[in-house]
Amino acid sequence: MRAAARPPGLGMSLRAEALSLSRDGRPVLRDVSLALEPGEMVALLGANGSGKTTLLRLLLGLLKPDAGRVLLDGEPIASLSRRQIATRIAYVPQSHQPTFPFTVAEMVAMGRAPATGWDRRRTADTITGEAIERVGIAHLADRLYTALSGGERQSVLIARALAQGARTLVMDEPTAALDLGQRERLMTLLQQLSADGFAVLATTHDPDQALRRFGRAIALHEGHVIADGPSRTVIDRALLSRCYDIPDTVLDRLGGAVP
Ligand SMILES: Nc1ncnc2c1ncn2[C@@H]1O[C@H](COP(=O)(O)OP(=O)(O)OP(=O)(O)O)[C@@H](O)[C@H]1O
Repeated sequence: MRAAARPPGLGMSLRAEALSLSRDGRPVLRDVSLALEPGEMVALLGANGSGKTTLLRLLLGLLKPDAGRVLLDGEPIASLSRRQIATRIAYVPQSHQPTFPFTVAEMVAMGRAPATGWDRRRTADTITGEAIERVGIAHLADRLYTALSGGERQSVLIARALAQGARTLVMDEPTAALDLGQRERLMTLLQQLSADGFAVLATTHDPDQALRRFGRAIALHEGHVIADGPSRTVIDRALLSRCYDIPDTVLDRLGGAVP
């Protein structure tokens, strides 16, 4: 899905060119190329161990490839500082438990650190407030992050990413720990952000969700991209069978939206 009209310069494009990486002498990713444009919402599918998290870490500049490169708006990510990267791409991990009991407003304000340095008073600044409003968590602002549910925490992490100023969100299994209602609300929020020109790349183990909610899907199999295109075109039984090594007879019994 692409934004119809976007002010110039707001979106960031992220491009991976022929990435390969071995770990402990074993190839984990092989010749992986992809491009993520503003306004796109992309699901990254693949079996356990197929290399999804490793790919996200390469895209964020947290790991260095053995071969290939990552470009952020045309600039090699290897030439950018962590602070420069953080104002363009935000990583939204699966909901996590922080060590210290910060309030929700403080957690979101931490997103301002790459731009302004860490300062608790940022809880009152406009950008932090806008991020909290955008994600619809104003009612949680004074609550302790540690006392929230998994879904509420996920929303706080997204607000923190928005406060960071990042227009590209990279998410690792964002709905894995969420109940059906929270999952659907999170997906609606991501679709709204993508319609506003944000780029979203999220791993998921749910092909039905990828089909219903993501405009595009990329499938990894043993560290290699085996499909990349509109979800409705690329997600089918043949892909699932190959990705997850499921025989046709078992797929028949699973049902779901996949054709
Ligand atoms: N720090 C590491 N050192 C060595 N090998 C690693 C390391 N991290 C991951 N691997 C290996 O790289 C491969 C890909 O792992 P990765 O975590 O990227 O898979 P994934 O697709 O995200 O899996 P999952 O769906 O289970 O989260 C696996 O074989 C894993 O054992």
